Amino acid sequence: MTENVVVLGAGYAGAGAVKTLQSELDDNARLTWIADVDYHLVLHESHRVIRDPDVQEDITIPVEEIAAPSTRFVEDEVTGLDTDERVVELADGEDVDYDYVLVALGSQTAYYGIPGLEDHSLTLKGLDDALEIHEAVVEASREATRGDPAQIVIGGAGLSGIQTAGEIAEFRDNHRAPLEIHLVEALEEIFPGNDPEIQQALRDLLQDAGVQIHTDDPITEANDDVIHFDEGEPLSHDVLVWTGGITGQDALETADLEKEHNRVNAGANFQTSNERVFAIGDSAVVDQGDRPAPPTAQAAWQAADVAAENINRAIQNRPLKTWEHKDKGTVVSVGDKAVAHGVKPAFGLALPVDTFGGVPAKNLKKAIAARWIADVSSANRARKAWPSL
Ligand SMILES: Cc1cc2nc3c(=O)[nH]c(=O)nc-3n(C[C@H](O)[C@H](O)[C@H](O)COP(=O)(O)OP(=O)(O)OC[C@H]3O[C@@H](n4cnc5c(N)ncnc54)[C@H](O)[C@@H]3O)c2cc1C
Repeated sequence: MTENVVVLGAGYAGAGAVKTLQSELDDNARLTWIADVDYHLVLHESHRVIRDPDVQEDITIPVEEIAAPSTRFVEDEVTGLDTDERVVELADGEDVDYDYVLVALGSQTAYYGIPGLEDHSLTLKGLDDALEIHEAVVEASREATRGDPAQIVIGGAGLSGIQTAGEIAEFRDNHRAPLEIHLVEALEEIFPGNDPEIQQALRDLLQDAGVQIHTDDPITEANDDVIHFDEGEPLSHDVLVWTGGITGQDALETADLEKEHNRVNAGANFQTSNERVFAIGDSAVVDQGDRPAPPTAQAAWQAADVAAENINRAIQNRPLKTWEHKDKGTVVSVGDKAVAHGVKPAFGLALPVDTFGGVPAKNLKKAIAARWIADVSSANRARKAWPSL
């Protein structure tokens, strides 16, 4: 009997799993890959496009470079998952049957019910978003003057917000654009939940780049030209970018699975409350004991291999593997600079310093992205992309 294996999403989780499934599955299985775009986006470098749209060439990898000839690729939007009938529902095409499905649809932006925020802000969850922010920043710079600079406000100082602020600062310097950049965070520190050393190092880099940081005051309302805070003075904006949170995809709303805010609960073997549905990456809350795996590219990339192997094991009625997320450290860019923290190179070797910046951090950031591009596509493509990373 032929088993239909379907992978949803072409991010780190989906593309990584497709690569592994193509080598793991035997002739009795048929692989279908569904995504709403026909490329893999190196999302964790998408902020570079805000400074320079040409970078998009280097961080989008056509699915043909990833999918084997035997893999059927369907470009369509997933609108639902019917676990009783075992079908994936699509916006345009015919429903796709599955025996096993891997949910790897990533996340969408959370607005936490803050009045006006969704209507008056741009966000960064894909290539089109990055291009839209670029256009908005260019337009705002055109209309501004040195005496009356355009106000660019970024809400949320996590990975996306910090790196977005850094790129806009770099754009301002390269084009001598009259821009004032503000990074706004509800919690006490930027890069919340991370080590104080990297928080401070990032704060220093952002301040050196002329980004004004506002912390410890949540946004309570957004209008088309101003945001209001719980305590502080309102802040006017010409461009508002919101990167302050993620939630699960609407497409999973009606799926009969255990979920938290549309992110699917999965065990450490990636199986969900339905044994034929596996979930990884940002669209899953993967059990790792005390707290779930973080919603990062690093975690999605690590998980993809094991999830693919477990689907193959499920088909063969073999016991599933348990995955343990390994934190290999963090590298965050602020324009052309970067800070690394807690980096654990191969073979368990410890570095003499926990937090470092300069050329080593900058090159490490490039090397991580290049390594992923080489893994998912080819060393040639990674080499070509290197200057953009
Ligand atoms: C600007 C930015 C910087 C970041 N920096 C870092 C970093 O430095 N380090 C790090 O580890 N992480 C970083 N992250 C987080 C990281 O990018 C995510 O955690 C990672 O992309 C999650 O991978 P994923 O495969 O689960 O989801 P995604 O990469 O988001 O992929 C989801 C896929 O599903 C597709 N899709 C979505 N909805 C549908 C639908 N309804 N139908 C069909 N297809 C659909 C999408 O097109 C996409 O192909 C950053 C994120 C951003 C936005």
